[in-house]
Amino acid sequence: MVFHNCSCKVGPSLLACDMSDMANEAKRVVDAGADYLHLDVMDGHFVPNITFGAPVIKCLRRHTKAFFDCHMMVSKPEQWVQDIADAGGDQFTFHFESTENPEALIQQIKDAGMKVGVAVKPNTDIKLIDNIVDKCDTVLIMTVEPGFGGQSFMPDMMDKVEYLRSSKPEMDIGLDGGLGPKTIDVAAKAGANMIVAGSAVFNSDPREVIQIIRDSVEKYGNGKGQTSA
Ligand SMILES: O=C(CO)[C@@H](O)[C@H](O)COP(=O)(O)O
Repeated sequence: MVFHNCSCKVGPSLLACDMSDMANEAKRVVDAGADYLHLDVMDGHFVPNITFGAPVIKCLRRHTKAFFDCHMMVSKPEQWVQDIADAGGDQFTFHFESTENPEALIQQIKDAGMKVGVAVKPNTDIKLIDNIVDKCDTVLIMTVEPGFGGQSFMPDMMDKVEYLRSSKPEMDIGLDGGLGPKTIDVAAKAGANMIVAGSAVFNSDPREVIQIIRDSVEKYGNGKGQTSA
């Protein structure tokens, strides 16, 4: 177990909320202690599902000041950078697999005034992002195949977290997919500190679940929850 210097950040994924009432659902989880909101943008091409894009994010922005991490599961991320920035996105998390020129995309995102996240699918070797990771604010390691909520957590992905964490004690390392009270300890011990959770938060008591996640990351991840003997 390697301790890191990052605070725990819990980002409920609105994919699991009642999307007909997204503004109130966002408020519900922010009031319950969420640190940010994870917005899953899917285009039906990069992943076999369609959700929403900049127009919906723009409407949601009128109802909350929460940090928006826009997880872009789209084939042409370059096409949407300015629209997401204009809609109120704070972070643009692109998939490494979705672009031929990650360096140019990272610069485009920064020029648009957003933070940069890079996401990797389960079958992507984490070493492939070695030469861009320092240009990004966060890495998002997928612990399910992107496209749908409610799937089972893939513990094998913890090798990727440990690999990154061993050289990056200050970096926000996120996990996405199947996270909740049953899986958070494994994730926290590996060194993840940004936790995306959809079903676990929205299908239960959000405050309680967010607190369980935070306690685990603080106990196993940054040592803040450790009591001295
Ligand atoms: O990006 C995705 C799915 O592609 C995730 O954000 C899921 O929405 C997480 O949902 P749960 O696994 O927590 O239900």
